[in-house]
Amino acid sequence: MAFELLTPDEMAEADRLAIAAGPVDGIGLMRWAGGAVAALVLKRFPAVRTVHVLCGPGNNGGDGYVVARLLAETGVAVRLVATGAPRKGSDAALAAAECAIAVEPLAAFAPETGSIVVDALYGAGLSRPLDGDVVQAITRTAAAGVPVVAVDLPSGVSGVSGEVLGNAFAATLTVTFARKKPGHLLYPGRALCGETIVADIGVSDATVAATAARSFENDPSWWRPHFPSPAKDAHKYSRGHVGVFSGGPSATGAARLSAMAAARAGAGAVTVLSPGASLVANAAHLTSIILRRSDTLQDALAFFDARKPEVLVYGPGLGAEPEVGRFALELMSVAEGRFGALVLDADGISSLSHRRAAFFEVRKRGQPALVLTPHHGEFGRLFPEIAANGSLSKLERARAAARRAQAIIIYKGPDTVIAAPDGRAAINTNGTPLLATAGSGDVLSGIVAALLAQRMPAFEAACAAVWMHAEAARRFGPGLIAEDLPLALREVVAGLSG
Ligand SMILES: NC(=O)C1=CN([C@@H]2O[C@H](COP(=O)(O)OP(=O)(O)OC[C@H]3O[C@@H](n4cnc5c(N)ncnc54)[C@H](OP(=O)(O)O)[C@@H]3O)[C@@H](O)[C@H]2O)[C@@H](O)CC1
Ligand SMILES: [K+]
Repeated sequence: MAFELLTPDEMAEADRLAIAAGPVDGIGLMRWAGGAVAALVLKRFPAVRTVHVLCGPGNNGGDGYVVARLLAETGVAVRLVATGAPRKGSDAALAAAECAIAVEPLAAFAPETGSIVVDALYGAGLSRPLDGDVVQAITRTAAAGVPVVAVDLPSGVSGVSGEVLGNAFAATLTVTFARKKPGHLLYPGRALCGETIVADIGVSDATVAATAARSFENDPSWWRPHFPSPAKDAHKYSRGHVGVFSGGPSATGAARLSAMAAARAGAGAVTVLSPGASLVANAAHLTSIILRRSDTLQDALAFFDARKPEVLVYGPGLGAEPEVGRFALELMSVAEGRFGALVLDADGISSLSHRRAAFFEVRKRGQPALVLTPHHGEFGRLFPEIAANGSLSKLERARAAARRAQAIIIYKGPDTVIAAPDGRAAINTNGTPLLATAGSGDVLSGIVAALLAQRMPAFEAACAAVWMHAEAARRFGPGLIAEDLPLALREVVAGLSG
């Protein structure tokens, strides 16, 4: 699949393997990379008068020398600006030697209206914050308002984390090679890349696979084969039964949103487990969803034994009181032989922050399958050490939390990351600000639960749910509130099942 994400180190490994396999050597890859960028500049900016090509000291600069040479050969006016000569004997030095254009110093660089800038200063090798003339070049480029085409990454954006080191170009177009890097998809990097195009430079799929990359861009193409479609002889319980715990009388809506979403996402039966005090409120709003009283663990156990739900959703609307955390732990302790998976959301996560030691102890068993859906604040409460580790990207933080809790983590945000304890992780890219609306997280929990109940493998189910949730929001469009999402899912499910 072409949806692997390669860290700069994994990309360097892929380059090494590709060169070792031959026939292309290092300068060959560089010529191929520079050629792809030059072709895209000509295609996207056919009427451009002047192209400023900014070259750094490493191989990113080497790509820049190739771009400059090729554009000049087609008759484009090229101004070549460099931060210094590439290291003697390097591929970049070879590329520079092939480029006969006079080099201008970066300190004097100021692009004029009508020109464009090709940023080949720093890419995968960015190792510290940008400063001095480079920052001035970024400021002048922004002030001129001219388009920037970034080679591999906008200089200043970390390919590992998407973070800005010091300062960064804001590109119109970023051309990267072989595969995207996490920094193209994690914010703020994602916003600074503009459109990101992946150019083929002859690194084969087998070579990428040999790097053992464990990160992916979330995309239906790789989880769709696992997407459930009901068997011809299906009955409601064979299509999966989801139980959703409701909050008290003034907080019942969250559970119903989750329940409706689970039903729309294909669960054959959905039960809302309601405290006695909330029964009337829930009964007034539920039709196809089953309603059952549950005030105590004994009530819940009686339900499990009688109705055999596959998956439970615990958290939406429950409040972050200590007893909520205690009940979550009890649910995990009694799961064996009763239900297969638990989705913990919202208050179900926050309430565990006071019982972290007990939670991690219970999770050592790895049962039941657990999906946690924290946003940034909830993540920080349950995994404070991981959240505080500034050296980790969001992708790595989610991965570390998944290992720690032996759970699938859906670390929500504009760049939601889904991570599994086995090291796989995906970054979602179809998110929309429309989802920043009350109750939208409850809907996501319901979708995850429905897919798990239909026996979709947990990591794929979580990735699918995140994608479907965003897709439903996009299809509905402006004016969306959480109540609209379950119905909007219908079309999304139909598209995936067809
Ligand atoms: N054959 C291949 O491998 C292929 C690679 N390809 C291309 O190579 C790129 C990666 O090349 P790369 O590894 O040379 O790193 P690159 O981004 O040029 O920077 C390293 C230099 O920058 C310096 N430096 C870093 N940060 C700095 C700062 N803040 N301020 C100042 N200086 C700083 C750093 O100095 P150092 O840290 O060593 O002191 C070093 O000198 C990749 O993005 C792609 O475009 C393609 O051609 C396909 C084939
Ligand atoms: K760059």
